[in-house]
Amino acid sequence: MTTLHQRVQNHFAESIAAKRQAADLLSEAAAEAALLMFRALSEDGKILLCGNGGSAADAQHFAAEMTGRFERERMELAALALTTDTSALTAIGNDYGFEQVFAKQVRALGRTGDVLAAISTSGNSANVVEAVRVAHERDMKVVAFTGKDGGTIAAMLRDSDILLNVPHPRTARIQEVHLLLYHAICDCIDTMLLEGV
Ligand SMILES: O=C(CO)[C@@H](O)[C@H](O)[C@H](O)[C@H](O)COP(=O)(O)O
Ligand SMILES: [Zn+2]
Repeated sequence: MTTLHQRVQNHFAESIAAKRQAADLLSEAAAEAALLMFRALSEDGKILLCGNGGSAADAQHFAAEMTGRFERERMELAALALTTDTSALTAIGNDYGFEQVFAKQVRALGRTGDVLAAISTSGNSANVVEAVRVAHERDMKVVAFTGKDGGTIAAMLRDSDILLNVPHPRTARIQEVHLLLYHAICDCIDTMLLEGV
């Protein structure tokens, strides 16, 4: 029987392997995502983020690093997680259904030139799929953080959007790679802001 210690070590080994694979597969797309977000922020746009469960936490984590800071002091950056307003989430969920909780906020707050960061490890959460649909309706670009085969979200992206798909079967591993990706994106945005690279 695998001991608990071995189980923990297996988690580390699997996570390291998933990150190694992602470094080859996704570094270029992550740099492009940083550039796309930097350009939007430079032109007075904002980043809206959405996701469920662990990905809701990721949406909030990334937004906090934009409005507060990542590692270096710099100006505040406009980002908002659509997962935090319990009045909006309960009213929209109750009145229109849970699929609409992000989409209606995107329709209300999203403008052309803004970016939607859509986070879903399956790529199939209906409320995130709807948010992407409305972002397109609003002429917003989308950076999709997905996993497995990318699901419905990967299939609906436009050429001007960016897909960061982690082709791993396990949700936890996908989330861990998403975290690394958006920290790298934060660093790239800071570098462009502070060093003009
Ligand atoms: O964090 C975890 C599992 O690690 C869960 O809370 C997970 O985020 C939830 O089951 C989500 O509802 C999954 O949605 P999605 O990533 O497929 O869009
Ligand atoms: Zn989790």
